[in-house]
Amino acid sequence: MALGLELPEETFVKLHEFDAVGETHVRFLKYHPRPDEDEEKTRGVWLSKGHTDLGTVTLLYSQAVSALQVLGVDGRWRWVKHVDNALIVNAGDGMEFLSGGYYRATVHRVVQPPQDQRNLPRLSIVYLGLANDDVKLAPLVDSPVLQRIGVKEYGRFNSGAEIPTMEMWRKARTSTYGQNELKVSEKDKNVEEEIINGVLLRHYN
Ligand SMILES: O=C(O)CCC(=O)C(=O)O
Ligand SMILES: [Fe+2]
Repeated sequence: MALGLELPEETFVKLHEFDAVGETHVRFLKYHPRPDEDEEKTRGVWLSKGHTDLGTVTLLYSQAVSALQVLGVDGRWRWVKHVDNALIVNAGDGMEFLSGGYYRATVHRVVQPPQDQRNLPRLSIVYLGLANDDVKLAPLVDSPVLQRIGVKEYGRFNSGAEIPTMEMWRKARTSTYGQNELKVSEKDKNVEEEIINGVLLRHYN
């Protein structure tokens, strides 16, 4: 990803040090088949509405039971196809900020599997990579690629606003989870919005 920005290969490695304070973690999730009435209540959504992960890079072990979907730029949800022993790599908010939006955070959700897999439990192992807590999530404007496309130092944040560190961003997102009042987007009624640290965050239905 660093090379894609024409930056030294180790650029992101240095922002994710083994000994630094940070909250990179692994999540194990086991989803059990649910009765139809529960599926109706949640309209088939298993884990969160469409969301972005708050860190930089997420690695998911490809699962034979389909449930993960990714939102395309065309507004369509697509199943992530299973490939044996493959890893799915998703960019998160941190990566979107550090790259000034060049790498967009993947909007994804977990839904009830297709008909022929509905009776199966699903196991999910997810590595959620976050930058070191003290990394400021300003775009890496040394990147010739970002310079060519004219990314500004404040990137997605309002100019003059305090740019959050990885620690500030993860705390802001986790502490507001389910607390903030969400407003239906004026542009798309399937999207609800909230503002965190001056950044518009979207929740996709
Ligand atoms: O279970 C999955 O495939 C994805 C889980 C996920 O999106 C998350 O833990 O943030
Ligand atoms: Fe996720």
